[in-house]
Amino acid sequence: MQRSQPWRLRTLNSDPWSPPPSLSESHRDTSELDHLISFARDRSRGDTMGAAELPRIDFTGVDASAPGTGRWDAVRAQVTDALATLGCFDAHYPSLAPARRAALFHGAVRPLFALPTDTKRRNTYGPGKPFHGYLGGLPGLDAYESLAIVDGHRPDELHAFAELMFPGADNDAFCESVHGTAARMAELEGVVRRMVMEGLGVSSAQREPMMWHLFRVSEYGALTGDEKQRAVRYGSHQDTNWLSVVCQHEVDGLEMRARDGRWVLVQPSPESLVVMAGNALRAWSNDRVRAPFHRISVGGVATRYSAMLFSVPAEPTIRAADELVDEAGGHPRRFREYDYDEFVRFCVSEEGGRHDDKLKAYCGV
Ligand SMILES: O=C(O)CCC(=O)C(=O)O
Ligand SMILES: [Fe+2]
Repeated sequence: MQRSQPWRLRTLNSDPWSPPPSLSESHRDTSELDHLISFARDRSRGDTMGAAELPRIDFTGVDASAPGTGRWDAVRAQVTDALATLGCFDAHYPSLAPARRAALFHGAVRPLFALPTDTKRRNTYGPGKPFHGYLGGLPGLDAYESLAIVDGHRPDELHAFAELMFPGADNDAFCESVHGTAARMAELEGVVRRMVMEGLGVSSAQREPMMWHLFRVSEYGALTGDEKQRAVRYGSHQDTNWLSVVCQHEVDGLEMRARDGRWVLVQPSPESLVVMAGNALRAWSNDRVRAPFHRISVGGVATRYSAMLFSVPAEPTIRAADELVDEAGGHPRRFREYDYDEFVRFCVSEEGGRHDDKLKAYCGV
């Protein structure tokens, strides 16, 4: 059901699914806001499981610059299978050494969140892109803050961001700390994106759209003070973008919803990254790839930090790859083509809030 939304924020190149934004001054609409808050607080489903049950895929022997060599084909089969059955997996990516991850969180992420709020608010890409930069002080998202860099895995973008946060300082060490991890997350994203395309048998002539990337870091301040009592801090959702790579550090929180509705807590290890598909990849794959529901729950006294890299289609129209629509072969078209930004607006609208499977509701055939 494609219809125009009353909430008309114009966001070319919208974010992937992001924390509910506080609406900009000119777009304050209380019913919309109420809906966003209840979205953030969704605590409705299932029990948290204690064990990591995600498939673990080892990328040792996969060379991002030499597709098809080494263990590429074997890993590609595992990646395609995991994305088709669950929509996510836990990647062991050896080039992201634990020391690099520690440098990101201790050398860059913690100092960033320690900055005064007014400084963090400078992280904005303008009123037309409300989800791209700093988020904080949002109703329903207590003690949650987030900063985001468009194409933050690229040195130039990173330096511009660092200069905004720490003007006049020598930011080389900071940039190196972020780049060491963000560039490897982007590398992994590129490998997985290519593998799933090949794994589904889509030729290079039918390549997926060009992507841009958003690198986001988040802080979830401790709220419950009780290790056993977890609170859902960021409600159940599917990402709207192509692929998301999530890097957790020391404190867990990411929960994936299994097919039977149970929540599976992903325990962070110093080597692993969680890779998951969003609804844009699901639509392009004609529903062969799943877009998993996930949420963040945190307990205890420790502050949780995470870093995420989202790939987002640069072209506005999302459509299934021709090769993946095959009426006779049991794969009829599942979704009409749609506008990425319009779908993001649908997701945060009251109407969208009534549907669990928002893509199906929006453009399902
Ligand atoms: O903080 C995290 O680990 C993930 C948050 C998330 O799911 C998102 O930003 O879409
Ligand atoms: Fe997400």
